[in-house]
Amino acid sequence: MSAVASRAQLPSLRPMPMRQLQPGERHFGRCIQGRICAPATKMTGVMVVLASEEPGDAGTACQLAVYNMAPPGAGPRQVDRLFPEGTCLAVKEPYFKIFADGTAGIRVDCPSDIVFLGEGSPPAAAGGMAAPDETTAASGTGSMQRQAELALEACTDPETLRQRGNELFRDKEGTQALRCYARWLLLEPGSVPALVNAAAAHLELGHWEQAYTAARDAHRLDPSSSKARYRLARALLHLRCYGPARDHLKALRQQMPKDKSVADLLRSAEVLAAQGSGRFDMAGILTADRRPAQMADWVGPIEVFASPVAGRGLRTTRAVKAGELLLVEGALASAASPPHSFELHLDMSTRRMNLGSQQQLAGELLRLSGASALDRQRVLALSDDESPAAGVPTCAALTPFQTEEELWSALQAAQAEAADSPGPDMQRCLGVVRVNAWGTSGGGKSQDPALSWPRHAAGSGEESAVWALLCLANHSCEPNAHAVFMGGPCMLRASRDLPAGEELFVSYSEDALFQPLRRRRQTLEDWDFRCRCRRCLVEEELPAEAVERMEEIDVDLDASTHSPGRLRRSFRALNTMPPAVAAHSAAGLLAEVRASLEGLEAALGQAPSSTAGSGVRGAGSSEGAAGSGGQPCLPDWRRACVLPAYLLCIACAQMAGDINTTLQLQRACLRMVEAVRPGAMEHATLAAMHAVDAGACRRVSKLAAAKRKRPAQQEALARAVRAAKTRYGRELPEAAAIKLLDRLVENSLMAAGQR
Ligand SMILES: C[S@@+](CC[C@H](N)C(=O)[O-])C[C@H]1O[C@@H](n2cnc3c(N)ncnc32)[C@H](O)[C@@H]1O
Repeated sequence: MSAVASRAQLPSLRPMPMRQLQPGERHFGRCIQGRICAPATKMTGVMVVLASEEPGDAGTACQLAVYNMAPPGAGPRQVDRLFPEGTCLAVKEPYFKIFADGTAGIRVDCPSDIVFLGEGSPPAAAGGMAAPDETTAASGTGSMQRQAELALEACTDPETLRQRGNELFRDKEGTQALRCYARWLLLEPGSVPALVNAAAAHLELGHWEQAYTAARDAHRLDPSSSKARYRLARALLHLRCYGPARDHLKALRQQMPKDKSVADLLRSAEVLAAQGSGRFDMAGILTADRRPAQMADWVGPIEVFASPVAGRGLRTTRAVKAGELLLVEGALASAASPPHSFELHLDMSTRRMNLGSQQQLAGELLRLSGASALDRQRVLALSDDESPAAGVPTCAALTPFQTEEELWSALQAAQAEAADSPGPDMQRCLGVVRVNAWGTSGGGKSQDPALSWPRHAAGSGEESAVWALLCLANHSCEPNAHAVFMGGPCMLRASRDLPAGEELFVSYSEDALFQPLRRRRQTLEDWDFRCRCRRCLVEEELPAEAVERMEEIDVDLDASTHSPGRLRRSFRALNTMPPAVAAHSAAGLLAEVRASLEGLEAALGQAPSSTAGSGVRGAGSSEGAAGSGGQPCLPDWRRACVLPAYLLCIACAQMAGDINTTLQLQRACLRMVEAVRPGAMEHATLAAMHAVDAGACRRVSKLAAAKRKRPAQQEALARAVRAAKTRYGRELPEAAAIKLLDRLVENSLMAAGQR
């Protein structure tokens, strides 16, 4: 793998001819040298073509895919400056591989593996902390350019430096502009204009901490400088210090009442400051047609603790209600992979990330750790698969800052720590991604069928991300909390009423929850751990016959769309028959699936169902509750693995035109999903569909608007609204919950139609 930086010094490595490169091998003890012979292009990494300079290897060229060197969003000019045509370079211990598109080349993950040869200084590695006087990154290597740089370095006229810096800044050459401002500051320490300009360049480059430091210094030196204050406020917003940013902008607004950019920024700062204290207009956010431009992070009644299940976990600090908001957090890093995803598919909701996006995300974490001391702390607080847990961080370390003093002291501490200890390397970042990353959406779909926002990231592949706090939540196959992804930001809500001190569990795989134990374990293998949740431990003890029956049903159905099992194949065949024949056959298939389910119940030694002959249990069963026969009811979550069979029953009953059975089975399904996964998409969808069917209308809103409601309809509507509030927010007004349910049903039906 090339993910580990070569430790060798270039002179100790023996140059090798390109034609001797072996696919799939890292060539230890060797190096490749060549000259860049074509303009570099930005793909996921930067693609560079290197022509060999070795005698005896002339005419040979090789492509290099270089990751973690160009900042995300780098344009062609920046890429060109990093790898100017004609530059000679060496790659230490090259890793030669076959890329996804079938071509071969050298993959470089660690920028330090590239050594620029000859005149000009090499670009700095992505890991360097970019302080104003250190910003030599991305310098050009062409000799004219180098001469111009040398001239600037020798320049002793602040005015020349100011003008040149401003020109470069206007040309979007932030890094170069910073060199001028840094030199200017050397000549005139404490110059407010130089600090203010440096802050602007840092903001352009996304160096929030450096921008904050420069703007803060400028503001302290000259509190009347509106530019200093404006840039300070912008940096504070990025550093999640919302209240103080708003206060600076308010003061600025008084100073400059007609300035539109101040007014606009103040408006968003006010929203963020309110959100930062837990006041989210969730109804407005979720039912809007557009994703919010930015959302504040907010940490609710939760804390990090040493979990008895695994490493660190999250728990409640007070009793909370189902649907209560616990956390809103923006992704620490996210990546969108190209659509031609290949290799490992595993994910929180449907599948996880492919190898390409794992590497991209790890690269982003590495870059962040280099650019920001605070982010570096957040990356280091996450576990990787080598070292299980890096201590128990306090929520405070990961929480937005309420005051500037808090931010300043956290920043000082983080910078001191960064100076004293090595940051994460690519290997560690890959480990962090493997343990913590979640897919947020896939295949160009919106992240949640009830949210009609377009996807947020560029490209049409899947998206995955890492969160600092959310990723400390452990998994359970009987979760009590759920995450709703809103593009980058994500909200965590309680799925049930919970007492103070209860560990919060989310489910890393929604599919797994409705699978029998063995298959569930296989699904979770993608996450590389053996689940020790209560449900898995209890299911390990089930009678062998029951386990066998569950697995039989699972095999008969086989949830995978690629290889439907016998029962599902029979169902599909119904669609090719004339309607009357299909209805008749559907009734037969329904009887067959029910018989399987009844066999399972019998195997589990439970009382027969209260709903005659359907194999469906009486309402509201929970562990220890009495069933209709006076015997204890089987907990719904223990039967949840047969949910796919119930769904097939529902489809058959619908096709057979048996409305009563359809509703009866839907109710049973809903109970099962409520037991296993309140707050899951299925929960809200089923509740909504049940409501729609009970009202015999196409929309939940129609049922709600109907004047005369029968008790069954009212109950169905109430259930649906409760489910929507559990998933999307107990604080939502009914009208907003119903709007979300309508979208959910519509989009779910559309998705089902496309399958
Ligand atoms: C996203 S992290 C969760 C936070 C983790 N406990 C920590 O201390 O960093 C996922 C890792 O936690 C552990 N884990 C989470 N849920 C678990 C469970 N139900 N049983 C066993 N291990 C679990 C596994 O090691 C998994 O790879």
